[in-house]
Amino acid sequence: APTAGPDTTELRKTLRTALSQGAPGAFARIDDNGKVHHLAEGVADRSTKRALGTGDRIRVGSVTKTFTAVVLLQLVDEGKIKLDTSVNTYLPGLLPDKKITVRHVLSHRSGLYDYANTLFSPSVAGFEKVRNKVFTYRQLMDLSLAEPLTNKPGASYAYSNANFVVAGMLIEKITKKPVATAYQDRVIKPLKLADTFYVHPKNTIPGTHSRGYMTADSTGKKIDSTQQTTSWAQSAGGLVSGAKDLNKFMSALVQGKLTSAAGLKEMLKWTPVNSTQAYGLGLRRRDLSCGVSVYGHTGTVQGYYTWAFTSKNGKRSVTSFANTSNNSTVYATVNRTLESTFCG
Ligand SMILES: CC1(C)S[C@@H]2[C@H](NC(=O)CCCC[C@H](NC(=O)C[NH3+])C(=O)[O-])C(=O)N2[C@H]1C(=O)[O-]
Repeated sequence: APTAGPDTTELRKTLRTALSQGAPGAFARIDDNGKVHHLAEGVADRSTKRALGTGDRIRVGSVTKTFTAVVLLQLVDEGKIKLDTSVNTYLPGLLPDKKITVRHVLSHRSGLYDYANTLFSPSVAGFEKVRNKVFTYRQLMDLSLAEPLTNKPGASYAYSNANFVVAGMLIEKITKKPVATAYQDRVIKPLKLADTFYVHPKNTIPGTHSRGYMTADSTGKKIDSTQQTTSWAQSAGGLVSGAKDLNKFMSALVQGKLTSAAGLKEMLKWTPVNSTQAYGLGLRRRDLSCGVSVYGHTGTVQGYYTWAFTSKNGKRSVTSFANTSNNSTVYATVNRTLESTFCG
């Protein structure tokens, strides 16, 4: 059962361990029933040595997928799209199988190949090739559709960025506006998220932000990967945000402030991923050791690891971050911040 409060002593130890394993900086911000805990270790910038703070803006990667899913569920609420209708009804001829529905796409059950697997092997050379590139959605879909479907539509969970590129295409087709406008008008402005921006196709982060340092595959050398368009991700991972905003967003989501109750119910219909994880619509569920389940999303952009999760009632939220990537040891360590936050 959940405990009195977050174990901030253990949390700080975990962040320090991440530094010893190669992260230049790591932080966690917990919003717990109105009380805020700020924990930050290390630097935001390896050359200036500026200390990392929980107020630093960051590239949040696939946490963007939850914002994209919220916009689509709002369009479902407005009767403009149906979850169990074929994607090809709205985007004629886009997908090779008309049996792929909007729900399949939002729950990673479409079978669409994840083009990131092609782009980023090898990791650094792949990143350098695309870091300043601007892709169209069509180009990203061509990369995905160059490979066969990985499973029959709806048959099983297989994570793919391509799904949320399709989601972005659906939003732009239905609203007749760029996704940036949808994020701004439907989420960022209503929640007053001061640190959240969809800057694509710009390759810089506005305001005070952490630099990101991806790790090279073999040498473990750190490469400053801060400057990038993240055009390979866009509606699948292009948002810049901050801990205060992500905690507010995830809490507002589960408290029904962003969609109808019916829409939230759809987001919470789970496809099992493994024994402790499940995926809803643009949303992850993590089942923790103390029997608590938390909802949110993780993000991996070159140089930026993010976790953004909240309790079922949205009263306790945490955003954890490390300014490195391609380092599975750091990833596993910072992943433990969820246990310290929610199991204490
Ligand atoms: C499912 C994930 C983990 S991967 C997916 C998306 N990020 C990407 O697809 C980028 C992957 C390349 C990142 C790069 N890795 C390599 O190049 C490896 N060869 C690195 O670590 O810097 C995101 O964000 N999601 C995470 C998520 O949803 O948590």
